[in-house]
Amino acid sequence: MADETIINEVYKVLEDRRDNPIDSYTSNIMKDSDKKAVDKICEKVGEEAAEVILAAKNDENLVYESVDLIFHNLLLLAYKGVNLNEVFDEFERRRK
Ligand SMILES: N=c1c2ncn([C@@H]3O[C@H](COP(=O)(O)OP(=O)(O)OP(=O)(O)O)[C@@H](O)[C@H]3O)c2ncn1[C@@H]1O[C@H](COP(=O)(O)O)[C@@H](O)[C@H]1O
Repeated sequence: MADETIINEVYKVLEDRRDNPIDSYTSNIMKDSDKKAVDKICEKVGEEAAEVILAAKNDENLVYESVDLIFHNLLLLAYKGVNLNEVFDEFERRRK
């Protein structure tokens, strides 16, 4: 069974796709093309958020759709150069 270390692993791949682009979904979305990368990624975050809402309301595929949303949010953070530890630190800071 996977644990939370998969998030770190995937994030490292996203940083690598950003820094050493190949012909892949994540590298391509992180490149400006006819549309700016930030617009493409933000659009996906919005779409995936809407899909999570529908999944919750319809009791269907909530985990699957949530992973799509989390993944695209991670992609946005990687694209913007955020160190993933900042996210973990922020969770830690809020811990009561
Ligand atoms: N976790 C993911 C991941 N989750 C979703 N996706 C892709 O995100 C894209 C958009 O998702 P959508 O839900 O919109 O899918 P869609 O096919 O457009 O439409 P629907 O059928 O869902 O309606 C799809 O092409 C998915 O394959 C992902 N693509 C990559 N990863 C990870 O990112 C790494 C790098 O990916 P590559 O750049 O492809 O090598 C991989 O090794 C994986 O670990």
